[in-house]
Amino acid sequence: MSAIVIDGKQIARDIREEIKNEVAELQQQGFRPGLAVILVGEDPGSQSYVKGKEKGCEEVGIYSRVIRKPDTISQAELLEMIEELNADEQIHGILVQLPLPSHISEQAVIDTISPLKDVDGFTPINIGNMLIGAECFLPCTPHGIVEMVKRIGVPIAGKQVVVVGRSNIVGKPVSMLMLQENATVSICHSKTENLAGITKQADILIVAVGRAKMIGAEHVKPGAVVIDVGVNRLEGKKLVGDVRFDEVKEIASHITPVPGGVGPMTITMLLKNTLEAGKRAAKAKVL
Ligand SMILES: Nc1nc(=O)c2c([nH]1)NC[C@@H]1CN(c3ccc(C(=O)N[C@@H](CCC(=O)O)C(=O)O)cc3)C=[N+]21
Repeated sequence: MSAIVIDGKQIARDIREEIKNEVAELQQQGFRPGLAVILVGEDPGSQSYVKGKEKGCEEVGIYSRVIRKPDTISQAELLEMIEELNADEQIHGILVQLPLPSHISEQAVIDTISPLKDVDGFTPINIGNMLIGAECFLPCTPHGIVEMVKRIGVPIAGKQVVVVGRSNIVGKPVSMLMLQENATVSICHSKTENLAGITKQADILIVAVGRAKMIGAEHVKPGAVVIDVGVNRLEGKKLVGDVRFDEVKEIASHITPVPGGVGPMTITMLLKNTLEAGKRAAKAKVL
């Protein structure tokens, strides 16, 4: 039997509708949440994601300001821009699109973003708070994955979750969030021995490696839920995931497509964090 294809776009639409209503409410009180997106360079993938973020903001009524800079910008200049946005009352969320050119330290950039405006959830303060389950901005892709799994009604507590990939922006944080949901979590990576042996134990398999089509039917337990976080652009611009969709869909119970799966959820969680940042700022102003 063929798996249920998880409609990330539809789930994202539902959540955006909720966000839109809250933004409208906030606006009636005279506050409008605002997001600044900094895009350095001309990478076509990054340009396309930033467009998606801009469009998302427009959809829900969040003010957005996209700042495009050439890849010759110095680190000092970029840090100064971030400092200005930290102090800008119209801006409640700041996102610097990654990756950055090699002469700029991503860590230095992230460390400059105020944790109160860090809607990516990338600053050490937010990561630390996430780890201990304290209030924080959750990283968008991991949060989107958890929200998606919950909304399709798949239980997480007590289940075996296997994450393939250990990046700071997806693999590591999604593992921690799944642990918080009381899953039993394993993290696999490039040095893992017997990868298929481990992934085959997963009730929920989350693949975030960034290598096109690396996970196939031989890695998946029949009936598993498969979440594909890969965004690999093939020549000819076709976007594919890390999972061989046609093959895995025949044995999984649920599977996310690429595009139309995790991607739209990521942007939606960014909008949710920006709304949250705006609400906090509004509250601080009234108090
Ligand atoms: N500071 C920072 N924050 C990020 O959140 C961030 C980043 N840097 N750098 C790059 C990655 C990648 N990412 C995606 C977001 C949406 C889609 C998305 O909406 N994808 C659509 C398709 C879009 C298309 O076709 O181009 C989909 O899957 O349906 C994909 C990828 C955010 N990232």
